[in-house]
Amino acid sequence: METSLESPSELEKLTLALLHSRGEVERLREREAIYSSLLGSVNAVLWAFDWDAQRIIYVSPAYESMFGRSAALLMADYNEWRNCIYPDDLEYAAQSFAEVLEKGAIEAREYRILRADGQLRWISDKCFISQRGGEGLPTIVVGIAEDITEKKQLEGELHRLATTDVLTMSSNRRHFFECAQREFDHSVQFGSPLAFILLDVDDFKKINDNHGHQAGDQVLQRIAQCGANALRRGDLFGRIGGEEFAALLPGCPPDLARQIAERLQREVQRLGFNLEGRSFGVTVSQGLASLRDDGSLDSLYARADAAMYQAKRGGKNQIVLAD
Ligand SMILES: Nc1nc2c(ncn2[C@@H]2O[C@H](COP(=O)(O)OP(=O)(O)OP(=O)(O)O)[C@@H](O)[C@H]2O)c(=O)[nH]1
Repeated sequence: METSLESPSELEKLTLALLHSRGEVERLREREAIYSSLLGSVNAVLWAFDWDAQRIIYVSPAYESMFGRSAALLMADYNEWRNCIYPDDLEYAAQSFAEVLEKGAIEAREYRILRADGQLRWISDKCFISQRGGEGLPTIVVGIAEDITEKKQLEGELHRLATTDVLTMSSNRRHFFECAQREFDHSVQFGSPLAFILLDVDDFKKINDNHGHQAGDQVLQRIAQCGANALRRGDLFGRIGGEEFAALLPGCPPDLARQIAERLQREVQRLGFNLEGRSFGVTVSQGLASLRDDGSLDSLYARADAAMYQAKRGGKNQIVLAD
């Protein structure tokens, strides 16, 4: 049978279609190889979850290295994922995950996991609705989980630097007053006792002049240690000026506050310094104010400050209780 140039035969059409689909298959294969290598190289786990069946339907290869667990087990049972979440964070992780149904996307979601080898890691796990369920279709949630442990450590370090006095490792002035304000508001709201101690090193200029600035620094460090020893858990302690420290004692009635200030006074009196063969001691003056009808933290602080100056005027090395 003859075929015209204008109208290809059925065989030719079939051959062309076959060649075309072979090319398509080849292109798909190449694309899949690129996606696989991308998924293998990114340091993040991509996942897809069938909400109705409560089943993970896809997890990218990084899961095994990031979580230190088997992807096959996870695909078989979603509880594998839940089980690796650090117990204190489980409720938050489950609750924030459920919120995706309502909000469509949850981008700020961070929790800790315990890898199979026992390592604790921080995970950022963003999730998005990829397909809304209905008319026979399941609801599909997709997500991206990244290991942010190093970022968290860095944030912790930055927070420590921003809130700590480098010389004495106690809270710096800004951080002390920020925390003190929270405690003050709490005490006023619940009518619970609160005490403020202001402590100033006596004749510190002489210590610097007689023994050198480094000796002065050592004195400040040791006084900060006395503060840590004398105070209770939950008390705040900070260096709020050159040679001035403050303590805030939440829930502490006046009598107990006085005992704590006396313990601190004794701790400081017991300190002994020996530098280049010369030994010396140090004393402090303290002002102690217990919360009364102070309308603000500033007012409580001012009463402790006035008491401290009274202690200085009264001969130093003593505690004065505010009126
Ligand atoms: N070594 C050291 N000295 C400091 C630091 N910050 C402040 N000072 C010194 O602390 C001294 C404080 O002196 P004054 O304010 O006169 O107080 P004082 O000598 O303790 O006198 P009184 O408070 O009346 O007992 C000054 O000499 C400051 O230079 C510090 O970080 N290290």
